[in-house]
Amino acid sequence: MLTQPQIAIVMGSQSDWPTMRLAAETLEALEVEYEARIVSAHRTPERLFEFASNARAEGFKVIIAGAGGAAHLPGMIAAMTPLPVFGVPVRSKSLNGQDSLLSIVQMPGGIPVGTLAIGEPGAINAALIAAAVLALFDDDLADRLDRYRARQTAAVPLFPADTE
Ligand SMILES: Nc1c(C(=O)O)ncn1[C@@H]1O[C@H](COP(=O)(O)O)[C@@H](O)[C@H]1O
Repeated sequence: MLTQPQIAIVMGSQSDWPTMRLAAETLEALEVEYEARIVSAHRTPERLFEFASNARAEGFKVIIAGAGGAAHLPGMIAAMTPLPVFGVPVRSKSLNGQDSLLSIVQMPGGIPVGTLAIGEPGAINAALIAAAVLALFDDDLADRLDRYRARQTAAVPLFPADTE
């Protein structure tokens, strides 16, 4: 039986997918369903309105939004939904993601976006924090998150290897 994913991964452009794919892969590793969509506040404003204003009614619980440059997407989604929104600043060509970070992080008080790190670590952590929200009400997922961390811990060697 197909179930409605509780996490939406949205991004401003196809060009964000190599970064946002890390969020998708992290959710797959945790066996959490997601739906990925391209939505742009600038280029597809009607799609943005449609998505953000219906996200809760569609059954989503958490939204991960990645965008680069003038990254208004996460904040605009947050303006139109009460769901928690986690923003991923995608690395930009001109300013290396500093512009994306500042566009996402500096929200006015009252409309929150939980902002992650620039680029791939941010995409991975957005998935982990979104899964952690769902795990508050899902003990099996909480166990899978524990096992994810245990695997990560076990993979760190005690002694550095010669890389030359
Ligand atoms: N920041 C936004 C928004 C938005 O915030 O709505 N829509 C697209 N973009 C960003 O433009 C960058 C370049 O996009 P292209 O590679 O398509 O030119 C992408 O990182 C995208 O997230």
